[in-house]
This record gives sequence, structure tokens and C-alpha cells, in this order.
Amino acid sequence: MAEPDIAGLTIVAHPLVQHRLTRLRDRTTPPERFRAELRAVATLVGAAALADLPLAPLAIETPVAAMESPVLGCAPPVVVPVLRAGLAMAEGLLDLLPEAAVAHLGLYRDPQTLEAIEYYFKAPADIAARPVLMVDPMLATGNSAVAALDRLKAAGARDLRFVCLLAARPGVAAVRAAHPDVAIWTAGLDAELNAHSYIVPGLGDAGDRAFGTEHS
Ligand SMILES: O=P(O)(O)OC[C@H]1O[C@H](OP(=O)(O)OP(=O)(O)O)[C@H](O)[C@@H]1O
Ligand SMILES: O=c1cc[nH]c(=O)[nH]1
Ligand SMILES: [Mg+2]
Repeated sequence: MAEPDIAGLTIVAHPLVQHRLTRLRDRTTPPERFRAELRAVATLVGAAALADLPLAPLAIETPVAAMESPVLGCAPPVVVPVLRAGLAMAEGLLDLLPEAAVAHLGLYRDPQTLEAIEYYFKAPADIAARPVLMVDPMLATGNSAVAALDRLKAAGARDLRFVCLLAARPGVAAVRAAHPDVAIWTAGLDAELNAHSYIVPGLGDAGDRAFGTEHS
């Protein structure tokens, strides 16, 4: 289904991404499969989010001849999983970019107030000089993503991108309003949130589904 353009939001329509998103939405997908799908879809969506990284020529020799061949022309990126659910996505990004650094950001959404509560942060000292890719599967109210981006900017991050799996319109609007410089990539966009601010139809609680802590 075609979605209208929203400034700063890219929905990755690749058939493999959409196929995997359906598996992730399916309530019968067990945690081990959920983590594997999340890792794979993060690789595909992450590659789209990094498509504008600069290249620089490197002089090498193939077994046949000398040549100049392109390599990344920037410092290795920093991948930032927003815990917990971002962890499986970070594995997918590290498949693409083994030389990336990882900054861990622990946040949970208070179920009553929906406020993002930070409990851990550790980032490389040179984060200001590196492209930063924040990963979190769910963008619902946007409170967590806005708080996470606030934290990363306070630590010096400048070149920031956000890769998620499933975004809801209110969350996209909140992130774009607070951080208009941060582009968002997603596999899917759902229209609304329910009374508990879960994405509808969504996929449930991504952290619980990934790590088998789902309660009935
Ligand atoms: O846009 P929001 O309304 O802030 O909701 C999205 C947040 O909720 C989930 O995390 P959660 O708080 O469930 O933590 P968890 O990953 O530890 O389960 C998700 O991974 C996001 O971080
Ligand atoms: O639908 C939602 C909303 C927030 N967090 C999730 O994991 N799922
Ligand atoms: Mg959760």
C-alpha cells in the first residue's frame, strides 16, 4: 500500500522488509524467531539509512592489477541500541558495519505516565565526529525517541539518524517537531495508538516479545 510522504520519514518498501515485518507482527512468532527477524530487517532498513555515507578512494592491488577502489570516507559510525528492544536490531547493524562502535542507551517507558526513564548510558568519547545510527524497533508516542535523541545530542552527537521497525504517526510527528534534523527510516507506519499507547495494529511489546518476558 502506498503511503503519503512525510518529511524526514522513509518507509522501506523492499519486499523482503515487508515480508519480515509481517512475521514480526504475527503473534505466533516465538522470541528466537522474533529476534532473528528483527536482526535481518534492521540490516535491510539500516542499509537504506546509510546509503548517503561518503566514499573515498583507496589504493589497493587485486591479484591482477593495481587500482583505486572506494571505502567509507568517514569515521566508523556509532550504533546506538535503545534498550532493551534495540539490542536485536544493533546486531543487524553490526553485521553491516563490524567496525562500528556501540553506545548503549537504557530507557523504559513508564506505563502510567508514558515518560521515558533513563537507566544507563555509555557512548564513545568521539561521538561528535562520527555518524550516529540510533535503533529502536518501536516509535509510538515518541517520548522515548525524543529523550534518546536529547541524550545523544547532549553527549555531542551531530550526524544522527533513527532506524526503527514500526512507527506510529503521533511518534513521527513528535520526533520531527523536537528533532527536525534527524531523519527516520522504518519498515512500516501505523496510524494510531490504543488507550495504553501501544501501536495499532502494531506487534505488541517488542522488548517482551524479543526476550520472552511477555505477560498474559
Ligand atoms: O514511543 P514511546 O511511546 O516512547 O514507546 C516506544 C518505546 O517503548 C519500547 O520500549 P519499552 O519502554 O517497552 O522498553 P523495553 O525495550 O525495555 O521493553 C520501545 O522499544 C521504545 O523504546
Ligand atoms: O506498541 C508499542 C508501543 C511501545 N512499545 C512497544 O514495544 N510497542
Ligand atoms: Mg517493552
